[in-house]
Amino acid sequence: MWIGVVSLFPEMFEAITRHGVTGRAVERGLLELAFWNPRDYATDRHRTVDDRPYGGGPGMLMKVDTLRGALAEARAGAESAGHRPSVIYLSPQGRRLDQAGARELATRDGLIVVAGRYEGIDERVVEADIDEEWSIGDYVLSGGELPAMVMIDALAREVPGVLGHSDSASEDSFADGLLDCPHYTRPEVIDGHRVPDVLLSGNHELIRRWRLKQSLGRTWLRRPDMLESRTLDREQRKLLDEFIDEHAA
Ligand SMILES: Cc1cccc(C(=O)NCC2(NC(=O)c3cccc4nocc34)CCCC2)c1
Repeated sequence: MWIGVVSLFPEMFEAITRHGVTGRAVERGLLELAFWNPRDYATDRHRTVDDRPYGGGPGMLMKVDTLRGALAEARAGAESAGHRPSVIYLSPQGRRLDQAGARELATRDGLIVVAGRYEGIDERVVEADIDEEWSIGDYVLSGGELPAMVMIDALAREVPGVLGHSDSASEDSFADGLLDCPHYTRPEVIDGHRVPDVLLSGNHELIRRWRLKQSLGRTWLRRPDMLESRTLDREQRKLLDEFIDEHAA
């Protein structure tokens, strides 16, 4: 998947381009990231990239001409790479990113991702140049680069071939839409606390059911909202009822 990034701090993205699952995806050409820095489109001696807000008040905005210069080149880059990308602005006002959204974004014919700095960008640029605004959550951050990396990481894992067999079980059918089950690895005993016997049994069907029951139970306990928007099949209903009975006991 081709992703163009418009950011004042492209070097921050080494966190995903040089490490782990996403780093390997880039090496293997399954994920292609290209960067355009608005500072490269500054024409003044000081290479100014911020500008004062009309109406006064504290804080600055991203300077329009340098931002649009980078955005125009990113579009040209997408086109010459043969893509017709959606242009995404990461912003607190955006649609909340979740697994379904990541899956949806991974099907697009390329993305251009704009990371804000200062207090954000001119609303006319949002209206004219941005197709969709997305947010990773309700808290104040210093820039849109970390949100952009969160989004890219999440959707990269949805790109066919990126996740190997050893990478993650989270692609399992029941994992999506539920919280994860508890995980255990060596040693068998930590400070007197043992690994649940079922996981040492070698009985894969019992283990599958135990993990599903734990995922359902933990979701019920910690994020009941996630269960509301989901119908459970007979097995899941039975396992959750068992968990609830045991929890009440
Ligand atoms: C709740 C709230 C209200 C008002 C401002 C801010 C705020 O944090 N403003 C600063 C900026 N925040 C983000 O970009 C940003 C922040 C959080 C999640 C995100 N998901 O995508 C981009 C995101 C916007 C321009 C530069 C950084 C946050």
